[in-house]
Amino acid sequence: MSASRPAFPMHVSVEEARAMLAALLPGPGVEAVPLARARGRTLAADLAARVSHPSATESALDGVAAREADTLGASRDAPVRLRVVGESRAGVPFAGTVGPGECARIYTGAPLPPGADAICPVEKLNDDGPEHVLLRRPASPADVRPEGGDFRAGDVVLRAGLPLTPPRVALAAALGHPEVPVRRRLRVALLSTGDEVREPGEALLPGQVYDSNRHGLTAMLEDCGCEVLPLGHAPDSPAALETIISGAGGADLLLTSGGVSMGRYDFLRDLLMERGEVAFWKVRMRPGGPALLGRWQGLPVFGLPGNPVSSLVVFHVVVRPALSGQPVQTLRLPAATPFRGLPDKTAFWRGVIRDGRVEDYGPQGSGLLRSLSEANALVVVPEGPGVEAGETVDVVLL
Ligand SMILES: Nc1nc2c(c(=O)[nH]1)N[C@H]1C(S)=C(S)[C@@H](COP(=O)(O)OP(=O)(O)OC[C@H]3O[C@@H](n4cnc5c(N)ncnc54)[C@H](O)[C@@H]3O)O[C@H]1N2
Ligand code: MOO
Repeated sequence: MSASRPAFPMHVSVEEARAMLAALLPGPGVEAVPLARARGRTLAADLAARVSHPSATESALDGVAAREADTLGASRDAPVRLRVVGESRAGVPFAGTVGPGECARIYTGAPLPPGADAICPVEKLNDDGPEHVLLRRPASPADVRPEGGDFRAGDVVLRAGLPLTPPRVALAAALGHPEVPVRRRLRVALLSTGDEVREPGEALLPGQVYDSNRHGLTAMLEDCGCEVLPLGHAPDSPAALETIISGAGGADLLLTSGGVSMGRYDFLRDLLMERGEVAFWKVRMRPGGPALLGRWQGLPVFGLPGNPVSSLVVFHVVVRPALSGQPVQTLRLPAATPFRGLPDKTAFWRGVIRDGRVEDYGPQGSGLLRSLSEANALVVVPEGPGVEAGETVDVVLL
């Protein structure tokens, strides 16, 4: 690493880090996907209904369709007798008309025959011979579903930018779209670095560690809708690292973990500083201070620190919002315990939300991966003296 004054910003704020990463990422592209692959994607254009729903005025119940006026006053003691003139089934409507004193048998979702304006459910009537029924309750217009009562052909029902949750996938189908335009997923190449890193299941020698970063980051990337290109693991060798990262072409971003701090074997840092480009090094945050942003042969590279908590926290509060375009979701909660402040860094302390307040989780070491599973929140303490119990703090949910 060069000892001369760096030609790039150092110690940027969390907000600057986010914005600088977002600025290096490509703009949103659009692709069409079939509904079977639409879940979790983000809609890229407004979707209008191609049909009305319901497509016809129809019954909400199994029963008979009748004229409400004929049935007013019907009761158990004074049932109203109607003549059955036909049947309307979903998909097979009654061809005739329901006249005064008449009704048609009808089933849920079947078109209401002309002349009828109300429904009496089957539980509230009895057959009276083969051609008549006795209604013990008036037929009700409330059980008629009007054509287009849900949406009408041409209505814009789903807006660009909405995440396609399972109910919205169903709605897109009901609107008549076999495929939907969605934002292209960003392709993120993922690489762990360090001679000591091993795959879970392999034997572990003293000083070695299982690659929790790769698996945690893969899950986080998939969770925010990215396509992951797994590059595996690079040993502490500049030549091997260079070969591997030069093979990440086609990705929108290379995300690495490890090798960005002050150590002699932090080769990713050296490679970008000496032969690539660096956009910033170090963020005013803890954990995660050593994070680095740069480019290698035009490909944006975000170097997460190797410490497991640091890498996942930086991903959560810097990388994820830049990739997804969605701000970090925070809550304002009262602090149940004091939280230490740092003079020149925003702290993201692990906390536990209990009974509407947030308390200090306790041990805050960046190697304590277990804490990220036992804590359920990151308490954001701005640069400065810290927070007293009873004060209100910003909390990021984990
Ligand atoms: N003299 C200084 N030393 C350190 C500083 C500093 O400012 N001055 N910063 C510390 C901070 S803060 C962090 S965070 C770490 C980050 O270091 P690196 O990004 O260079 O990461 P490594 O040294 O490669 O590894 C650190 C730690 O994490 C473990 N690790 C690495 N990769 C993985 C993985 N894929 N899965 C699980 N664990 C991993 C590695 O074994 C080390 O224990 O630097 C501090 N040092
Ligand atoms: O990010 Mo480092 O892990 O602050 O300790």
